[in-house]
Amino acid sequence: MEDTSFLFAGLKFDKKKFAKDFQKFKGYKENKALEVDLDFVDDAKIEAEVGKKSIRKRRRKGTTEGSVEGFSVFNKSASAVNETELNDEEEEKPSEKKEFFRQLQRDALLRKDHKIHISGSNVPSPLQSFQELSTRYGCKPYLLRNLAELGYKEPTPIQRQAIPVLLSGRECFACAPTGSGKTLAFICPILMKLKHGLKDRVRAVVLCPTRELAAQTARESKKLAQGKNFYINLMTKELSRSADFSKVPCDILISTPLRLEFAIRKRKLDLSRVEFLVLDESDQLFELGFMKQIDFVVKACSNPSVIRMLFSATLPDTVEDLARTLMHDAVRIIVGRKNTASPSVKQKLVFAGSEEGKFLALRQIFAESLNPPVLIFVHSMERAKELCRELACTDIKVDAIHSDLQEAQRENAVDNFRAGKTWVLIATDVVARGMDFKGLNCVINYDFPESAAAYIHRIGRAGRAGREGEAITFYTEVDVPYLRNLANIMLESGSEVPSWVMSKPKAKWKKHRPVRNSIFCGPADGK
Ligand SMILES: Nc1ncnc2c1ncn2[C@@H]1O[C@H](COP(=O)(O)OP(=O)(O)OP(=O)(O)O)[C@@H](O)[C@H]1O
Repeated sequence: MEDTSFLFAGLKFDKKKFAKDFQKFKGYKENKALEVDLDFVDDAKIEAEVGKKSIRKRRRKGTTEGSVEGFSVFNKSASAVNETELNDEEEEKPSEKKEFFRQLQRDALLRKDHKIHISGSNVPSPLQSFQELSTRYGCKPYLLRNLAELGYKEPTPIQRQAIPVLLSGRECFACAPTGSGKTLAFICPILMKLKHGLKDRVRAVVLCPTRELAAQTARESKKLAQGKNFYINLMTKELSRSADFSKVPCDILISTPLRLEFAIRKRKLDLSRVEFLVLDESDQLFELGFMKQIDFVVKACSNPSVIRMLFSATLPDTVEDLARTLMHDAVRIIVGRKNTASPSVKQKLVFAGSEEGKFLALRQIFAESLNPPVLIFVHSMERAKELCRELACTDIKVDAIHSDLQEAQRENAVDNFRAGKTWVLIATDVVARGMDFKGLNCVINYDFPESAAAYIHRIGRAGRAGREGEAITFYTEVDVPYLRNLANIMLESGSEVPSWVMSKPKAKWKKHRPVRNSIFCGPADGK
C-alpha cells in the first residue's frame, strides 16, 4: 500500500514537529514487548514498568485533576531510564509519588473490573462515576441532569475510559461490544468541549454508515444536549441539496459519508474549523464502498488540531494499523475481547436443511412463542420483499426494510417497529449496525451472515445495555463450511456449540453470499 495517504491524505502530520512521537509510533511494533496492560500488573510490576518520566511530565503540566496521566506504553523500561530522569525523580516528594502509584493501582483495578484494555502513552484514569465528570472536568450541571433523566446511573466500560481520553484532547480508536453505549462515549465529551454560542461554523462531524443510524445518533445527541442551545443537525437529503451552509448554525453535524461529500462539493460546506471528527462503525466506513468519501471528508476537516476518533464493535487489524500509524498520539481502547459478540445474547444454531426448511422452522418458532419485537435478517432486498410477502399471509404484523425503499418508507418501517406497530421486521444488513431498538428480544438470521463482523453486528441488535437477548441462526448445507468460524464467536461470547461443529475446519469467511433458492415454498401446511 502506498502508505495510507489515500485515506488520511488531508491529515497534516508534521513529522518534524512531532519527530519524537513519530518515532514512538514507528517503533510501536518493536516496542510491543514493553506494552503493559495494567489489567494484569501487580504493585511491583507497576513500580518497575512505569516510565518515571511521566511523573515529571505530569508535575510540569501542573495537572490538577485527580486523575493520573502518566503511564506510557512507549516509555523506556525502568532500567533504561537515564540519569537525568532519575535526578529529576529524586526531587519528587515521597507522598506525591506514593499517591501517584496508588492512583495507578486504582486505575488498574477499575480497568480490570470492567475488562478495559488500553495502550498509548499517558492514558487518563477511567471514570469511577458520572459525578467525576463534574469533579474532574467541570461538567455543567445540565449534562449530569440529562444523564440522570435518561436513567444512566453508571458509565459503561467504554464510557469510563473513552470520555476521559477525549476530554484530555487525545485521539482514540475504540472497540467495545454492541449495545455498550459507544454513542454517549463520543457525544458526551464533544458536548462538554464545545463552547456553545459560536454560530459561524461546523465544529463537530459524526459520520455514520447509514441514514437510520445517523438519524438515531442525532436524536440521542439532542436528548443529551437537552436544555442547552446546541445546534445538532442531521444531514438530510434536502439539507445536503439546498442549504446555504454559511447561514445554517451547526455545532454538531451528523451525516452519512455520501451526503456530506455532496454538501462539501456542491454546497460549499466548510469543514476547515471542525474540532471533532467521529467515524462511527469505523470498520464499515473504511470498506471499499465508502473509502473515497471518507478520504474526502477527512481532508476537508483540515484543522490541524482536529481530534479524530474511531468507534466500532469490530475493529479489524487493518483498520487498527491504519489508525495507529496515522493518528497522532492516539489511545487504543478495547473493552472485553476484540471482535467478539455481546455476551448478553444467547446464541443458537438451527439446521434448516433447505429454503423450505427455513420457512417451516420460522413458522414453528413463531407458533411456539412469538415474543415481539423480532428482527429477521436476510441477505438481499429481493429476499426481504419475498419473505415479507410470505409472512404477510399470516396474522403476524410484519414489515421489511431495505435499500430499495424511499427514505420516508425506511423511516416509517423503523418508527413502526419502534412503536410496536410492527412485530416482525425483515431487514437486510442496512439496519445491522448501530440501530438501537429498545426491548428487541430476538434476532433471527434467516440467511447466514456473510462475514464474522456482519454476524456480530446483526445479533448485537438484541441484548443491549445489559439486557438479555436471543439470536437464532439458520443454516443449510451451503453454510456448513462457515459454521466453525461462527461457532468460535459463539463460544467466546459464552454460548454453547455442538461439539461436532468444533471438529469442522475453519474457512476464510468474507463475503459468503451463495445463490439461494426462492423463499416461496407454497402453503406450509400443505393445504
Ligand atoms: N451509561 C449507560 N447506562 C445505561 N444505559 C446506557 C448507558 N449509555 C448508553 N446506554 C443505552 O445503551 C443502549 C446502547 O447504546 P449505543 O446505541 O450507544 O450502543 P453502541 O455501543 O453504540 O452499540 P452498537 O455497537 O450496536 O452501535 C442505548 O439504548 C443507550 O440508551
